[in-house]
Amino acid sequence: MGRLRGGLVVSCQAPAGHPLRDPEVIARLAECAVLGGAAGLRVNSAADITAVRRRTGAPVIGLHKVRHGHRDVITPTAELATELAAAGADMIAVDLTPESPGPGPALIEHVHGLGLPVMADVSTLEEGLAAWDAGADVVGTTLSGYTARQLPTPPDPDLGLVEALAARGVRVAAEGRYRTEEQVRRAFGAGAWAVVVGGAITDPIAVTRRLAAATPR
Ligand SMILES: CC(=O)N[C@H](C=O)[C@@H](O)[C@H](O)[C@H](O)COP(=O)(O)O
Repeated sequence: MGRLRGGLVVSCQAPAGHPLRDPEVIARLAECAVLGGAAGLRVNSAADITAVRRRTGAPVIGLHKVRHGHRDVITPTAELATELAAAGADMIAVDLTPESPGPGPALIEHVHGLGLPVMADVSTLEEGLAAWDAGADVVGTTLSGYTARQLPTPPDPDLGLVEALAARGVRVAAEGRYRTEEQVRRAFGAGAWAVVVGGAITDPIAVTRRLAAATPR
């Protein structure tokens, strides 16, 4: 876990229907991220983790998204966590918002029982503090802006949540909508332990869309 401290974690994911949705492609994205200096990776599904593991020994935060209600929730069951561990994840991310149908803090215990640390993905300060008190090893701001009552999702990252969690002594991973070097620096300035960046690196559709929006046609 210490290998992630102070580093950039690259989230290598592609949703169903995305042209990059293929474990080997995800593994190649992961390899590019490591060559570019990523301290770690965040990878969805046991199949993708297995493929990534064949290409790099960089630490992997594993998760498994499951559709539930209006969004995907993150690793809602102990069985899924066990599969991620078997595929080679070094840390497991779980959704600790009230929107997840999962068993909440019992999942933390389960993952610890597998011998792995837990990243608790949360959307608010209260959820983050509760997850930390329940034994989460890292709290991610991952879900801020995505729960039903926070929609529509704001365009920028929730640096305020990073700062508030860090100020209370929580080991915090800043995640969600980081797109620029300045935002990454500000997250560390706010006390982040690590910063996770996904789409700004691994989704060429989103990157193209942003730059295309700046053209006059
Ligand atoms: C809300 C949710 O389900 N977030 C997911 C969590 O694993 C991923 O879809 C995001 O890509 C990841 O959090 C990184 O964020 P961004 O791509 O904005 O840098």
